[in-house]
Amino acid sequence: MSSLEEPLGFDKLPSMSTIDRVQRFSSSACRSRADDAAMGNCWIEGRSCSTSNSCNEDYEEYTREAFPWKRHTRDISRGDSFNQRTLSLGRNHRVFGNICDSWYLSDQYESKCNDKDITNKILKGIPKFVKIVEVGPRDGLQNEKNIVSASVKIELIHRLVSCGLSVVEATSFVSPKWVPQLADAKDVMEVVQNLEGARLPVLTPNLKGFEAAIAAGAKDIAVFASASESFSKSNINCSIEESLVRYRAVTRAAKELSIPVRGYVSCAIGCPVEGAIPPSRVAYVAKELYNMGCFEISLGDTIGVATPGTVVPMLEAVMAVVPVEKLAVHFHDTYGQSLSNILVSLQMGISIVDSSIAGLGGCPYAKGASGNVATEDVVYMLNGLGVKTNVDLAKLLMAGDFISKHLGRPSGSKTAVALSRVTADASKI
Ligand SMILES: CC(C)(COP(=O)([O-])OP(=O)([O-])OC[C@H]1O[C@@H](n2cnc3c(N)ncnc32)[C@H](O)[C@@H]1OP(=O)([O-])[O-])[C@@H](O)C(=O)NCCC(=O)NCCSC(=O)C[C@@](C)(O)CC(=O)[O-]
Repeated sequence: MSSLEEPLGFDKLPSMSTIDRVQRFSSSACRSRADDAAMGNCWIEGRSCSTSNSCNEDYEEYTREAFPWKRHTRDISRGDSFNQRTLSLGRNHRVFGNICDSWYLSDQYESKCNDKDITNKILKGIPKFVKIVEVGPRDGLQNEKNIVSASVKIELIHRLVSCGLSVVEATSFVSPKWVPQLADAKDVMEVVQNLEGARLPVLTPNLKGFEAAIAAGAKDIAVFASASESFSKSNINCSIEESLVRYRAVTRAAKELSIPVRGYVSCAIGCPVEGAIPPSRVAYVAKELYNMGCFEISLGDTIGVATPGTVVPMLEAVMAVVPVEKLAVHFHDTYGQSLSNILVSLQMGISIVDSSIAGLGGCPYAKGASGNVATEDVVYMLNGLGVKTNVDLAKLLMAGDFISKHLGRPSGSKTAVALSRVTADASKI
């Protein structure tokens, strides 16, 4: 099988029994078809109604009577310029302000669904707070054709921290021959090391990388193993077992300095060479990393082939050996499945999600893999679910705009693109 052409289906996995446990729900009981139509006209197609007062009324009536979520009142003048720009458009454009503020930017929702059973079934397992691990400066920029300067990376890290992100993966202390894009790791780390408000982990593939990271001021590190032998070889030039031996040495050294170590398991669903990866193998590597002292294990769908159907059995296998609160999910969006994969992961109790600003990313050793799920899209979805993140979406949009402009291409975030269209249309009025 060409790993990027076919989805990894149930038939390609070792155990199908867990799939029955995936509950399928419909939210149709919470709103009528007419309401769906109203949503289509007034919400999804925000462009066409952004100047319409009648649409504004429809929208208000719609939110009041039909839609099961209700916004808490909140201070809309928090001082971020994105909000101010959208809201300064005047009374006639109130719907635009409403849409941007209540639907896109707010993190304050309350369920008003009449059928509490359905709401409970759908949202029961979802945590109230999700920690987002921003990987843009590292995973996002490690695969760029044109090398991004250290000063831009530093500015990006500053902007991301100011969004409220509590973890921003800053760079990697890997061989510059293997990943020239991050050859400036020392220059970046030396400047950002004392930034307040966030932890700034860096990837280290061996003791040499660990020592260089510490010398540059890193206070958090991450090690990265793979569940695929082939990928381990192409990514870090050793077998899975050899990598675990190296990482035991790194975690031992880190422990002596009280440095927290995060562990990654890449190819947790599929490998570009081997195809489907058995959940048991992912669980084995995750458990080894956990046992050697990694405080958190991130399960990476490195090439972005996961669907909820493959995520569930993988997570179930890993959750049997590592506590769920220690697990993070890390999805690349090659097939546009990331948000559904994250949703099903949350329903299984995961409360840590990796993502990358503007959907940047890709692994140099995983051909065809696309960017990570965009942080803006994850925050937008979590806001809609009423899950707290403490991340300011308006500021994220500006950070995404900054790096996208620098790279000279549109953002990979659907949320950012949709909102920039709304803003552009509104500014013509
Ligand atoms: C692991 C190695 C170093 C082995 O590479 P190697 O060639 O086998 O290493 P070596 O020990 O034979 O050393 C070769 C040269 O590299 C140097 N070297 C050795 N170590 C370091 C170091 N730490 N920092 C700087 N230099 C280093 C070493 O000093 C030597 O230099 P020379 O004598 O030739 O001048 C190499 O394969 C490597 O750097 N690989 C990293 C590749 C990488 O960063 N890939 C992307 C990571 S993304 C990922 O894994 C997935 C993830 C985490 O994002 C999750 C997901 O998306 O799913």
